Amino acid sequence: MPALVNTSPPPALLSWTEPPVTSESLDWAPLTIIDLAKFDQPGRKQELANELKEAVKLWGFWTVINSGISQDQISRQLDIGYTFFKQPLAEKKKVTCNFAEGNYFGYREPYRLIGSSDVKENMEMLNLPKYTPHYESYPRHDLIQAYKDEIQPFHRLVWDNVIRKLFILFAIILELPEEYFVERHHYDKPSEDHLRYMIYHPRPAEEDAKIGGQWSAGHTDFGAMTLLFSQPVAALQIRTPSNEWKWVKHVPGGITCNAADTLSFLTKGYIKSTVHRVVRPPADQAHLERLGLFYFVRPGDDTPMVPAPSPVLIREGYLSEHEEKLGKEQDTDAVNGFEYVRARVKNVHSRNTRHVHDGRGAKEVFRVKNLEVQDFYA
Ligand SMILES: O=C(O)CCC(=O)C(=O)O
Ligand SMILES: [Fe+2]
Repeated sequence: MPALVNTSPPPALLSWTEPPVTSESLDWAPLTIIDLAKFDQPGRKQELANELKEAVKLWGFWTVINSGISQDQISRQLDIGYTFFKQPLAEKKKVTCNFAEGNYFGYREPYRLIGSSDVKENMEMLNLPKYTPHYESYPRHDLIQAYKDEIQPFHRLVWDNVIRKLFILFAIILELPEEYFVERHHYDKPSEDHLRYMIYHPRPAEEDAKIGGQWSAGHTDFGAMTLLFSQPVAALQIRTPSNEWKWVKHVPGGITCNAADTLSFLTKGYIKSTVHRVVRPPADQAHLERLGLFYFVRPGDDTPMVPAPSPVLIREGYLSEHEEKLGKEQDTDAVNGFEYVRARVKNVHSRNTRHVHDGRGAKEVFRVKNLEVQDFYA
């Protein structure tokens, strides 16, 4: 008799329908478009690096187009995410983030109150670790297991098609060996990288009014870089170099990217980790669910948080020759990527409430060993 094998098909997916864009004319951020189709054309990497340079120094945000990831592939991921969030809470809670350990992998349930209000968070998320041997034994939800054959290649594709290329462009900008950042964030090495499905649930206007319409207070991201597959519901705002809030505009098929804290550490602030927030969408979209697909890039677990020995950083006064020498040597006191990210996630997420300031007045700093960062969550 043949052995019994589980041949039941994976549960059917719900289908996510993309809502229309807003008809309001909002104050949009003028983000540089980085056309990755140019990356593999002879001689054009330098041109792209030049285009990206001002964006990373001033804005910390830019938009990638022509990533080579198809709309069908993205839609399937959105369907998987949407189906996940529509499951019963008990199912979603089978694998949860362990904030006591600063571990962001798993499901995050919205249960915290915003500031001193009685309004609860309105977003849920699921963070999926990489599909590499290091994370093989990491628990995954049944739905995620059932769609492994699609999620696994997608997870890797985002890294290969977009993240790797951006890291090469950063190295060119900083006149470092092309693989400098790739080696320190490689997909095949352990890191807290995750693919994220995230959904925001609309709130009645009276509730949003109690918290100043802020769905997520101004903050910088903890890791190296964040990729947000552009979606039509306007809500993300970035703080501009002149301290104003501007909206991020939907670019169909595009990916909104932002540099985050650890890339800023490695470049002594040359690459900017920009404050951003999420607010109640404009009137014609405020009733909509907002589904998001992200890739959060973290530094390699073993990557020391020391500045890159970049001639540009020295020339432009970000780094002294003394610091450059220190960075090159084995700095045994340097915190590594894993220690930093875990400590930061633990610090922020073991708080019971979310605060509502707008990110302009962060006075607190968070420290781990030799590093400190402005704490916008305090
Ligand atoms: O939902 C968004 O557009 C941005 C979310 C965000 O900033 C984050 O989760 O760090
Ligand atoms: Fe963020």
